Amino acid sequence: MNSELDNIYATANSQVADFVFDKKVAGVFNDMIRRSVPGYGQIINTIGDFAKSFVTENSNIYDLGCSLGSATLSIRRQIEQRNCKIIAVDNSESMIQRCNENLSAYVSDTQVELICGDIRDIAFENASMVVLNFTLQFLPVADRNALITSIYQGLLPGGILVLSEKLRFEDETIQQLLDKHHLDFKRANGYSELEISQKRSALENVMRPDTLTHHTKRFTECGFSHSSVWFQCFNFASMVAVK
Ligand SMILES: C[S@@+](CC[C@H](N)C(=O)[O-])C[C@H]1O[C@@H](n2cnc3c(N)ncnc32)[C@H](O)[C@@H]1O
Ligand SMILES: O=C(O)C(=O)C[C@]1(C(=O)O)C=C[C@@H](O)C=C1
Repeated sequence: MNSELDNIYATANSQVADFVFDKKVAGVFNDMIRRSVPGYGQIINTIGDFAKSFVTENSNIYDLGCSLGSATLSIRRQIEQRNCKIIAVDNSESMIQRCNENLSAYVSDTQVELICGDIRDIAFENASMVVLNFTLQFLPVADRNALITSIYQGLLPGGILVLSEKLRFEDETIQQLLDKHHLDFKRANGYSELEISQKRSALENVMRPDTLTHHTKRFTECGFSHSSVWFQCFNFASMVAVK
């Protein structure tokens, strides 16, 4: 996947603007997310593995907040089930444009419908798999239950939701410990203290992580009777919920 090096926060700004998924971010996003989220590559590959075992023929797969299409590409690489459609949605025009280019670079029998729109407006139907890979944390907290409920209702029996998120911890000692190790991961990937602190300010009002307890409670409240974390590295986790 084509990506420039992320140096968006490398020069000092007197006022750091709120983080947006604009053209500049879309251009460096592959590099940004790999250097910022521990385990991202493994999560993307495993989403493809889950698709292989959970997707059923003649069903829909939703990739919500698809960005450059990494999860969609992983799913498309892995599934052999016939007559499936992937519906990939993002409300950033720049992401959708680049995603379209990335998808066009590979041939596949699985149709992908790319939608530039809000994931809160999607009517889910006939779904065997839904992916929310680091997207729910950007929705207003008040809108999260309605989205997960609507996903649950659109899933077929036995269908799977994969939800990856940055986590927040009630226990301040654990919060600080995992946060420190996440920042060390960013440093080891070449981000400077300035880049780390400016990005942190940019994300402050935009990304609101929930605790694991909150995610688990939400799954139950929205109808899911089976859910678990399948991956965690520091303060980043990926969960599965099965209908
Ligand atoms: C961290 S990125 C997701 C990464 C991507 N899923 C992946 O695996 O590479 C979050 C994405 O969600 C999109 N997004 C945020 N809120 C959205 C909304 N309400 N509707 C649609 N897309 C949204 C952003 O534009 C951004 O591309
Ligand atoms: O928490 C951070 O420091 C991050 O950079 C995380 C995160 C994410 O989880 O989506 C935030 C914004 C970018 O999309 C890439 C990574």
